[in-house]
Amino acid sequence: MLTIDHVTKTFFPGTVNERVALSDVSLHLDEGDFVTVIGSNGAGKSTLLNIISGKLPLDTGELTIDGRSMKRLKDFQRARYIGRVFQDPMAGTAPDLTIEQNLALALRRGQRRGLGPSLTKARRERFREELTSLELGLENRLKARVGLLSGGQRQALSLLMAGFTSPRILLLDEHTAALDPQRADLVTRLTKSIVEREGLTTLMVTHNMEQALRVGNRLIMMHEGEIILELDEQQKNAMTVDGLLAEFAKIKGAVLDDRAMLG
Ligand SMILES: Nc1ncnc2c1ncn2[C@@H]1O[C@H](COP(=O)(O)OP(=O)(O)OP(=O)(O)O)[C@@H](O)[C@H]1O
Repeated sequence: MLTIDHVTKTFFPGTVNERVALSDVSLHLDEGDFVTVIGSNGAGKSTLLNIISGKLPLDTGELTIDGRSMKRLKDFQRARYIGRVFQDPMAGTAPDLTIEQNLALALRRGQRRGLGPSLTKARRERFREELTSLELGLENRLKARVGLLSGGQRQALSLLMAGFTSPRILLLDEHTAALDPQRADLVTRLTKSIVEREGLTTLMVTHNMEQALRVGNRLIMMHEGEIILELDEQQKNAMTVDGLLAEFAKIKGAVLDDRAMLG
């Protein structure tokens, strides 16, 4: 359903600042695949997500979703294909709107035309049910301003909202990195359950190798603009953090500084 075919992206080509962010990257995701993406700093992970979302144009190669080329579609034109949750908990929700207003907006984004749902009784009931599944007590705070919520609560809400729009692809960009370990754990669990419930095809960038092994059915490791390791479900299930570090050392002939990857 998502195919990335020989994609390259270079920043400031031909200058002293030239950075090859993606060097001949190819990747295919089937419907329902959940791929975790790890790699050292500057490996090209965010660039990969930015190319898929249309935030950045690619230089060469092809990118298709459901067989349709995305190359000429701008990010706003791709919006109905893509859901994205960023590292910054403030990025995915509108702080001055209430929880229910944010959720109503997300529902509307998922629709093709028209003004979409107003806050009917049935709608509020659905919001309450969905919020209950987060186990954060937000179902009793529909009229609270989102700006009052904690970072973890806002990320949980962002995830729920991304799921509402039924995107063809969900992009998670280190979405638990800014949270304390307990909240990160909670949001990781929610990610798993929302992705499973909605059957979302997902790419998740993380610096946390343990998390990368715990969720998803496939894993890729990037380094200096290339995918240097791909694990299928079976290989991933059998892999450990030490095993990943050893693989990196084997492939690159170098010992990886754990912290570079663990963030
Ligand atoms: N907008 C930009 N302008 C110039 N160079 C960029 C830009 N975005 C990324 N780069 C460069 O491209 C390379 C890949 O960066 P990218 O942010 O994709 O890596 P990353 O794997 O997400 O890293 P990190 O884990 O540190 O976030 C780096 O060398 C980076 O400096």
